[in-house]
Amino acid sequence: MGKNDKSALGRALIKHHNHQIQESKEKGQLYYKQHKKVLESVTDVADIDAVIQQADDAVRLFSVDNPAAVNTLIDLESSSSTSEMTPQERRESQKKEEALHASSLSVPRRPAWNANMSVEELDANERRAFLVWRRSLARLEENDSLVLTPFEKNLDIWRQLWRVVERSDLLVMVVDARDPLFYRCPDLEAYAREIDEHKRTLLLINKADLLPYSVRLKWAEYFQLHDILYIFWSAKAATAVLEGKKPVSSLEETGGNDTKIYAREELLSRLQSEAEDIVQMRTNSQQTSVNAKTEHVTVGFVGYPNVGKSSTINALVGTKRTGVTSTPGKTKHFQTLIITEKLTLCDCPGLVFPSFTSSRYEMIASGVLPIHRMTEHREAVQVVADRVPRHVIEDVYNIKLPKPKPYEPKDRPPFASELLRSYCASRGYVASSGLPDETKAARQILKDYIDGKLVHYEMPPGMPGEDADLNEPGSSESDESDSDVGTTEEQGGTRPDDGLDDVMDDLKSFDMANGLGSSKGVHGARKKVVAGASYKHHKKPQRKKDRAWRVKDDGSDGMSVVRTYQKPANVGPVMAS
Ligand SMILES: Nc1nc2c(ncn2[C@@H]2O[C@H](COP(=O)(O)OP(=O)(O)OP(=O)(O)O)[C@@H](O)[C@H]2O)c(=O)[nH]1
Repeated sequence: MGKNDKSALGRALIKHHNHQIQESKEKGQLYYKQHKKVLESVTDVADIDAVIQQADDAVRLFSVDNPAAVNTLIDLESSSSTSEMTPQERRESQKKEEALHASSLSVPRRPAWNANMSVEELDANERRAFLVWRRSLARLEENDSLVLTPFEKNLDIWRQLWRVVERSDLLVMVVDARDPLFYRCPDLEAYAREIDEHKRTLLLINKADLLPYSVRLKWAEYFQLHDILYIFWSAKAATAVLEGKKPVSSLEETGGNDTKIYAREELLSRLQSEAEDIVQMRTNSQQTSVNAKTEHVTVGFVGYPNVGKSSTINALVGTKRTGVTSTPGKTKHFQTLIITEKLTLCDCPGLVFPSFTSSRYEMIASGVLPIHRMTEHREAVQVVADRVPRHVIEDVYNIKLPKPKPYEPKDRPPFASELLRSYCASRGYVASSGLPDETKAARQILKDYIDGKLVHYEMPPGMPGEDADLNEPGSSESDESDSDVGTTEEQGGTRPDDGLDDVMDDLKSFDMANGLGSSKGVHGARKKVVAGASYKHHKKPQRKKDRAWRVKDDGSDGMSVVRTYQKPANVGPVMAS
């Protein structure tokens, strides 16, 4: 063998070797991509991530001869229409649009499948259907008048839900008793019925220990009126009974069948009998064996993050099987738990359903989005300040909040800035900059709100808070301020004359601070505050979706604060339960 032959063989061997390494690397990466992906909830998608994901999916899913690809891409260009509507007009238009598009607010459906399909085919079908669903919601997001919640965008999490819905006879939607309708997803109930007309959904009103009896009674009336299957439940109380910290009788005293908080055994047997009824109805309709005895039933648990699914499962199983913390989103995969040979429970990871009703800050305050994702803490704390009466905050924290100015409604909720600063002052929270550590304070206040230390609850739609008249003195004037964020201007007309000097002083300093000069008249300046016209001067542009919820206020400290004067409708008063 000549020298040249030797080197040619060497080169060929090296080439072959390199090729093999390259091939195994690619295979490894593919494997890593397909199998080692950590299942993570995605509610916020930075535009660049969405673009990459779209490109990735589009390349994988659509061949050249499938023009559907073009139509399925999500248009990230949101509409930049900046209409100059007043807050009231915005809210009205938002309400109309919400009613108009309510039917578009769906959960993604799993495309039809059968056992003969290959894994790749199944995967491609599901991805394609998911993209179409995302596209329909992206269109809604482009609508300037709508505020869409940051919903779950990870297909793999929805796949977990699909499986739980498919395998369950009875679907239990766990909701937080403090605001059950916020956590309810009617379209999921509809989806369950589409899969099987006999499937039913039961609303498990967890954390019922945070509701007084009278409020449970009102909710019971509401659920019965609307033909909603429900049960009041407290995973916390059930766990305390299991651990011997509370007697079972503590639950028995909680009212009649419609309003009582179920004990563990009662809940298990009710779930089993409801599921057995469903199986029986299905069997009857198939007319296979009319009197066949139901052998085994499965009950699936679904719901938003942090509503207490894991706590419920742990209480029902009797031992700690799933992790419980106040950080939302730690249950990652559904779990199947065999309770008896006749009853199996299935726990789905918590997921955020698409909805119109809430802002990002409400979702943080409601425990659905993790507190650590919070960037604008004042906005989230304002939700707490709007919902928990001033005197309750003062009592719980043993602080004194600044009183409203003479020209402000006497019962206006505290500003987030006031609450944060008073809290920081009382606890000595100081940041390294030497300013009050508002971030630390905000986290603690939100945690207390989520954990129920700052007690609050909503009343059923159309029902007033049970002791609305027991609010702080002067509340009668407040009803006007409840109607809309734009009412600040009207309230100006009823302000006491003796507060005029304060008004003038405040407006002067506001004008000076905003470079408006002293030549502007009072009304000119007030209009700007109400309409938020001077907003752009000193606040970075807000996401279009959030604007409808807020008006600008000069805050007690002369700083720019975006907040609403509006006390949300149906907020119940606070009573220790
Ligand atoms: N007061 C009260 N708190 C509860 C009750 N059930 C759960 N919690 C609290 O609510 C928080 C969330 O409970 P989890 O059981 O982890 O909620 P989850 O729905 O499984 O949450 P994900 O894993 O995010 O889906 C924890 O801090 C619980 O202690 C209850 O009945 N009453």
